[in-house]
Amino acid sequence: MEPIIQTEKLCHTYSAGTPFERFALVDVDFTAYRGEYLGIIGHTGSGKSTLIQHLNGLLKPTSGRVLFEGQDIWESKERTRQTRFQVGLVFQYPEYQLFEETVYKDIAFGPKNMKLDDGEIDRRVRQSAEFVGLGPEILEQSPFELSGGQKRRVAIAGVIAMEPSVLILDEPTAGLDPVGVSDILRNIHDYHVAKNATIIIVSHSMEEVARTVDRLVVVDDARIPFSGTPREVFAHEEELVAMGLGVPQVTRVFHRLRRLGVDVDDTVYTMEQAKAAFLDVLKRKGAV
Ligand SMILES: Nc1ncnc2c1ncn2[C@@H]1O[C@H](COP(=O)(O)OP(=O)(O)OP(=O)(O)O)[C@@H](O)[C@H]1O
Repeated sequence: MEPIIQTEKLCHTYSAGTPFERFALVDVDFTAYRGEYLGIIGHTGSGKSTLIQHLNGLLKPTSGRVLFEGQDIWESKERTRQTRFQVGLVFQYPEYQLFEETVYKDIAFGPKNMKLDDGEIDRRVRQSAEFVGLGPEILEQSPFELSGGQKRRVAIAGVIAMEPSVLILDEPTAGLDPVGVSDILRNIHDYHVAKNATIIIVSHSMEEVARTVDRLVVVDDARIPFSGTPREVFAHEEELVAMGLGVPQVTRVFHRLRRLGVDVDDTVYTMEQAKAAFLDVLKRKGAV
C-alpha cells in the first residue's frame, strides 16, 4: 500500500513557554494509505483535532514533519496551498460555518477559491449536491431554511466540491438521528468508492467505526499507542477501557464467550452480526 499522508515525529505544543503550555501531540508517527478508510478514536482532549488539522496544513508543527505524497507540506507556500485543496477537512458541526445567502454559493465557495472557471464550478456544485442527496431545488434556498441534517450535508458538499483525494471528517454524525447517521455514512462511503478517495473519520462511536473502517488509529494523551484493523485494536479491550473508550458492546460479549471456550467469530460489532454468528454456532452444534 502506498502512503498518501504521513507525519514524522510530529509535535504540537499550544501556548509554548507560558503557564498554559499544553503538549497536544508528542512525537506522533501517523500514516494514511491511498484509498483506505481510516478511523481515528480517542477520548476528549487526547489530540485528535490537533492531528487532523496538521494533515491539511491548518496548524504548523512545533517540530517534526507532515508529508503529502512524500513531500513536506511546509516546503513552500504553493505546496501548503495545494495540500489544503487536496486534503478536505470537515469540522465538527460544520453547519455553523455556513454563511452564504444560498446553498449554491456556499458549496461553490471552495471551488471558487481554487480559481476554477464558472462551468467547472457549476458542474462541481451540482455533482457534490447530488452526492449528498440534496435535490437541485435546494440550491437556490438559504442554508438557514434547511433542517440540521440538510445543513450538515451542504457543509460536506462544500468540501467534496473541491474533489479532495483525502477527505477528513471530525465526528460527522454527531447530533444526528439514526436515519441521518446512516445517510451521512452512506454519502461518505459513496464518495470513497467513486473517487477512490482516502477517508479519515474521527468518531466517538465504537460501533460506527467498527463497521465502516479498514483500520483504526487510537490517540491517547497526545500519542498513538496502537493502530490496526478493528479486530486487532479491540483485542486491547482493557487498555481501551482504561482510556475511557471501551469496545462495542457486542464485541465485549463475544470476547467473554471466547474466553469461556465458545468458538465464536470475534469480528462481530453489531446486533445483526451477533444474531448471524449465534445462528452459525447453533447450526454447527446441530441445534437448529
Ligand atoms: N487552541 C488551543 N489552545 C490551547 N490548548 C488547546 C487548544 N486546542 C486544543 N487544546 C488542548 O490540546 C489538547 C488536545 O486537544 P484536541 O482538541 O486536539 O483534542 P481532541 O481529542 O480533538 O478532543 P475532542 O474530542 O474534545 O475534540 C487538549 O488538552 C486541549 O485542551
